[in-house]
Amino acid sequence: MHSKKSKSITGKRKQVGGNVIKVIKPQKTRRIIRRFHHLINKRESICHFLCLTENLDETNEKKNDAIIKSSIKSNAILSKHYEDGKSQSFSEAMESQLLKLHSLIKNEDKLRDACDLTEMYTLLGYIMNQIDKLGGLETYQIASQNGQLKGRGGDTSKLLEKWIRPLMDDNLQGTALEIGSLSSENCISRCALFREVVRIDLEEHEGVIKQDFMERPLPKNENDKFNLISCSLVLNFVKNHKDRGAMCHRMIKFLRPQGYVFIVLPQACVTHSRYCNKTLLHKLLASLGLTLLNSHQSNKLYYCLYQLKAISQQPRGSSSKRMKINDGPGLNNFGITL
Ligand SMILES: C[S@@+](CC[C@H](N)C(=O)[O-])C[C@H]1O[C@@H](n2cnc3c(N)ncnc32)[C@H](O)[C@@H]1O
Repeated sequence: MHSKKSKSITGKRKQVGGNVIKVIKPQKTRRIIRRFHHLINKRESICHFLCLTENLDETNEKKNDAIIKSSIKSNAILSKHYEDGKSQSFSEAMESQLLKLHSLIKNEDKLRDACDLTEMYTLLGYIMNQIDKLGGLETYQIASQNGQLKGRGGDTSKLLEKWIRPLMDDNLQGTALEIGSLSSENCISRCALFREVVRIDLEEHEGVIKQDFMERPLPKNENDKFNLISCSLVLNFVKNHKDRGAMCHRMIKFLRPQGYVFIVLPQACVTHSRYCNKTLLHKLLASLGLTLLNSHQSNKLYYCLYQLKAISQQPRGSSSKRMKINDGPGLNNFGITL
């Protein structure tokens, strides 16, 4: 559901051969990525509050709209509020409501008792319209690609190469899987440390297979496994803490013994989250058998390299529940549970 207005926010469309490619000005890249995350997170909180049972799909906004509509099809008032929200353009009042969402949802019982769900559906409609105007996942991915362009210091696998080179033997037998790959030109693919690099992403890009990692067939034997899995800026993209845990869990199944996992997160996921910090992250991954070898925090990102050692005998109990470790304004809800 691309509206014509999406062009005014995301820049122009350029004709390249037979294809029309959306172009985003580099200075807008960060703003678009932040805005997309903000909207997706708020939508997730509202859907959770409204107990929407069918999971929304970030790759298909039309489908999401249909899911929400069908959940209220027998309620004319809520449907009207949802449509009203969708018809609203950017508004400071709505934005401030979104910022206060956390405290609104905290009063969950009071709100539910009063049956005042109208506000939530108006906000939900507003978010849907804002995501549409932004250009949805396509714009987000182009913005991410821009952020990676050579010369803008955006390719996180540069640090991966530095860390992994001394650890790899010289016979080039290793294979790597890059989840959430946006380009075949990244350092991981060019560094010649691997015999093969399999690149997958939810969307199709040149040199990248369109595949949901969560649906990738499980390895039948050791040959189908990888020496390295790169998961750079992907976990933060996954909708909720359980699905993130499921992704971590699944990565182990694709890893050869002593294999490596490279994880990059926005720094705020480990410094400004109610449910996650570096210690918790490492503890959780340790319970899957991953030992931290290296980490680095830049202004914006947190990079970690792990190695699969013995599966920990520790009970997973503490990693299976989301626990609040920080509170206060300005914190985000990033978390991972197994
Ligand atoms: C911010 S981009 C990260 C791009 C790049 N890896 C980087 O470091 O800049 C996140 C990407 O993760 C991809 N992604 C999220 N969940 C995925 C999944 N289950 N399987 C494959 N790709 C996934 C999305 O399609 C999106 O392109």
